[in-house]
Amino acid sequence: MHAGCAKQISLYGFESSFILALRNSSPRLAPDTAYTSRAAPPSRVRSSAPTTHLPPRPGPERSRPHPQDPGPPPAHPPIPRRGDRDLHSLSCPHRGYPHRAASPLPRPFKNPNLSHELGPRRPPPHRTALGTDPGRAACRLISRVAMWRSAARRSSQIRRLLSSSASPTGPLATVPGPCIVQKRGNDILNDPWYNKDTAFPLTERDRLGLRGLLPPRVMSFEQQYERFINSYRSLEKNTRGEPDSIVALAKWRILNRLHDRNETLYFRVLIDNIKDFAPIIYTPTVGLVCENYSGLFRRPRGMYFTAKDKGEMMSMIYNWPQEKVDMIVVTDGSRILGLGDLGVQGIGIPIGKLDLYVAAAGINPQKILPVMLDVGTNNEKLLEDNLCASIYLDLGLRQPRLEGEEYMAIVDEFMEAVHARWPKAVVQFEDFQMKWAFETLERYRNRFCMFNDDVQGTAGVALAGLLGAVRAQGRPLHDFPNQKIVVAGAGSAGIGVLGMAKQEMLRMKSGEGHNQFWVLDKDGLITKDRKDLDPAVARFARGHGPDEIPDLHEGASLVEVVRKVKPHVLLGLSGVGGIFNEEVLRAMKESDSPRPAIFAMSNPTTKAECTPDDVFKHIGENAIFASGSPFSNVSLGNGKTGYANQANNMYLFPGIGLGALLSGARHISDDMLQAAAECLASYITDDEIQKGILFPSVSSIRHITARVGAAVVRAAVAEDLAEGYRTVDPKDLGSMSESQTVDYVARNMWYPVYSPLVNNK
Ligand SMILES: NC(=O)c1ccc[n+]([C@@H]2O[C@H](COP(=O)([O-])OP(=O)(O)OC[C@H]3O[C@@H](n4cnc5c(N)ncnc54)[C@H](O)[C@@H]3O)[C@@H](O)[C@H]2O)c1
Ligand SMILES: O=C(O)C[C@H](O)C(=O)O
Repeated sequence: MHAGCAKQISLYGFESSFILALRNSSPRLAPDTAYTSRAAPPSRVRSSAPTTHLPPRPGPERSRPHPQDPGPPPAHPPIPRRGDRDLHSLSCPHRGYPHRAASPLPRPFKNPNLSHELGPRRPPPHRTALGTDPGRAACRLISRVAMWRSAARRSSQIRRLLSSSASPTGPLATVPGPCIVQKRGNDILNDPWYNKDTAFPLTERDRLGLRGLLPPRVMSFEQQYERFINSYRSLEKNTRGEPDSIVALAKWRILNRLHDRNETLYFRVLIDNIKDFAPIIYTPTVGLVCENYSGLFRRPRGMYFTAKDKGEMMSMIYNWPQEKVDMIVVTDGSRILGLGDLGVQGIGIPIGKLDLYVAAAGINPQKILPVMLDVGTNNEKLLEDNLCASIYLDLGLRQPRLEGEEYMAIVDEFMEAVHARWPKAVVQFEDFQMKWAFETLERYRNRFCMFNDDVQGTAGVALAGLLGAVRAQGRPLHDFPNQKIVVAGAGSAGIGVLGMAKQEMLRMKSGEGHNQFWVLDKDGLITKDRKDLDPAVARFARGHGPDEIPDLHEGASLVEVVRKVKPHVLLGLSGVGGIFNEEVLRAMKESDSPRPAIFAMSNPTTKAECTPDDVFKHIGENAIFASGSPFSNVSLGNGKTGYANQANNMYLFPGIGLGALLSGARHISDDMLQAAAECLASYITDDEIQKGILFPSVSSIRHITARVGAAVVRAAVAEDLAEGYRTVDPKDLGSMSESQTVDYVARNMWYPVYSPLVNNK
């Protein structure tokens, strides 16, 4: 039995013994009626719809604005009416795209005090060419810096407003509209989209044939919410002292069970507790879930297209039960986090990313589709899995990965099939090994509305962090092109970051500039002496000119490079845990900056290049730290804190996808991505930057995403790539001010509340 199998057994051993002991705290097993607490519900929970109200009449009456609605800005989409094409979701405003009153970001964006606008983005002809007129480029740089400052000021104003007067979970000002359901009885209880468990009011139980199928007591949404949180907290208590992986998987299970049973409650607890739950449904726990996916598998989620489905995908895509899909995350499982090729088990990544799309971007969960392209695996352990088949079966194709044209034919067919059925769906490529990440991006980026999160999302997040580091180091932003940056990792993520950072430097320097990067891969420093260099990497290889640091030879080690370069920033996207060791960090202490910045961006936690404790211990309290997976802040004594920022693409991909969707972008351009990165960077105030805070708290991810989404919409409009969304045409989008665009994006974000179910069967 190989080591992988042994690990599986110990984890499932826990399933059968320890988890069983916890079952009493599981919502599934605790009888609904056993809940007796009448404690006040958490204030952050909105009250659910009053069940005694009649559902509003469909038709023209429903399109009347709510009395408290100050009225839409020009070009807001009309409130949907029955008979509209996408009837199902439109007839459930809160389940589909909500009324203004259910908006997660109500009114503050209309505050008259916020008169200062970011101003329009520069028109495209002046943006792109590197060799533009220097005078114009200098003006652009000055206006860009001014824009940064004003954007940062404006962000903090908006954030203050959001936190003081406009909690996204503030009280509902209206009764949710009805949701048309074509099912009755048990079929409703077994459908997590409609199921409300014990919260079905008596009138609804009568209407839907549920009478007698549920225990008699009707619970409120708040009681269900509180009961779930109590179960979760008792699980935390009961697992104290257990190994981290066991606890993490137990937490994932309890959330996953809720997800399987009641999506409304699941997404509400996720949104309200995103800081606690993101590390469970996303990195780092999702890595563990993928490694153990076959053993954890209970019911399918998403679609699987395999090498054996060639020629069938165009019809298979119609097996997906939902009529409309807006957002797809697809992987081929070939590079799952820093864990390598996990084959079909990588499906956990699209599922986790799409959960974040719902929680952060308010994408309707009925309109998401996680996809696994199973073209085989080169992971020997998975291929040999039959050795311990009696305990654990890999669920994927048992064959080596397709290569070359055979591989590309599968991806091509998938993309054609998806867009034949849902031409406006946005497709996010995730965790493809480097060669396919770049090749698919180049192949599809001008044909479909798609992006590669590892290359482009990561680049944007890193750029926002790198710009934050310049500010934290007390230098003007236009000094960015002089930053010396050492990057460990020349894969899809590392090269993506280098590309975007170089683009930004060139923009600031009007197309001129030195190579400010020293890039290493598993064989050390990459120079022009390296044989068979990938062209994407060759752009960053060091040469032999007078600008070069003497004695830095091909293949030089990380510590050697750091000692000689004395970089301002050390950035890791290597997928190798711990390579920023004590020696390397001590060398960083000699950096040319008094505030050296360390970005240990590899995931999951075990693959982080170093920890914040290492950084503050070996470099000192002036260091700046960011990591891909979450770490706790470090107490530095004297009441000081060393901030552990999380530099993860989750800050950007939801806004990129949402902005692309709501603008109806034909494709996703570099300018749209740049706008997203700049928006994120401007979110942080100078005060925060001085403390070493480079990224906002994950708790504000919905606010951030609304702003990033709006920035993407505006960039798409500026580049004439926007085709509009539903009844909002490109002209309407173009006429919106910045705050109106944020408002438009926010009002189109789905928010989970129970709506009255109406059966028309
Ligand atoms: N924080 C984020 O948002 C984020 C986003 C994307 C990827 N990542 C993480 O980045 C890591 C890399 O992802 P990728 O897609 O680029 O993978 P990849 O496999 O394409 O690239 C890994 C690169 O690291 C190099 N490398 C290996 N060992 C090294 C060493 N000892 N020193 C220096 N370089 C070394 C490899 O040669 C390769 O160039 C993964 O752990 C992934 O989880 C993080
Ligand atoms: O999944 C993440 O947490 C970020 C990134 O996409 C990665 O591959 O590590």
